[in-house]
Amino acid sequence: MSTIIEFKNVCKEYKSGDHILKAMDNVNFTIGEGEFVVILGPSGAGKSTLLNLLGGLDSVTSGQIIVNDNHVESFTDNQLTEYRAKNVGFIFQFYNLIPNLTALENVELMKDIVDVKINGLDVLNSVGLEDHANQFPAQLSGGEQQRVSIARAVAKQPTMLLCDEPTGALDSKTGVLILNLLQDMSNNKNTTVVIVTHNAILADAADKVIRIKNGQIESIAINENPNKVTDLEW
Ligand SMILES: Nc1ncnc2c1ncn2[C@@H]1O[C@H](COP(=O)(O)OP(=O)(O)OP(=O)(O)O)[C@@H](O)[C@H]1O
Repeated sequence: MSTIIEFKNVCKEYKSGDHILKAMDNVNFTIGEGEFVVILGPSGAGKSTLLNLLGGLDSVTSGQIIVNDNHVESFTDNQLTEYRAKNVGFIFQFYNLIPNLTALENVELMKDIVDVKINGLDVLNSVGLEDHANQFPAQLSGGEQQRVSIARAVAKQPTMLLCDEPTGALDSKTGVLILNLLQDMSNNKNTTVVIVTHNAILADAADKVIRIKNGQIESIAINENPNKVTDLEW
């Protein structure tokens, strides 16, 4: 498996008054193309910071982030915008749907951003929402809105999907449906999937598990035989 992502001595500091908080403290790891990676760690460990740096939403204080041989840490703002648009699908706890577009329109919007051939209804079907295609976000529950945002990220067919607690608002059955979809994207479409979660059970389904604590890598484990998401005991 070829390396697609590399963090080299990455540090991210936040200043508040005289105090400097090291949210990322000399972090090193690699992720292979198509890998299904789970990032675990206690609250405040730096998980979201890691995802934001990787997704080009925030910049490093020092160190290097190399994606597909490109140095993301030295991108200009325009290069970052292009990088995010072409390579990254974000699945966050907040949904960011466009309120005056229907579920289907929110998903099909991706066709205007990247050159992909998708059937929006098929993608909505894969997240169990085919019956809600013509509803507006305000007419959907929180979990349904989250699934539309997941469908939109998947429809983009990005090189990597960055997911921050993607199943936070979902019941366990729907959560398994979504995680299974993400594992399938990794296994069958070679999409690199990075999931930040508090749910340690998911570690058994990951190709790689990165544990972080106090902004530092605690351990990196590789699963030679990851379980299927659907076989985990939830
Ligand atoms: N914009 C910011 N300004 C100052 N401090 C920040 C900022 N963003 C994050 N931090 C701090 O950096 C540390 C890491 O935060 P981060 O959100 O990455 O943690 P996390 O592991 O994702 O936590 P959680 O599981 O609670 O979401 C925390 O101490 C947090 O308070």
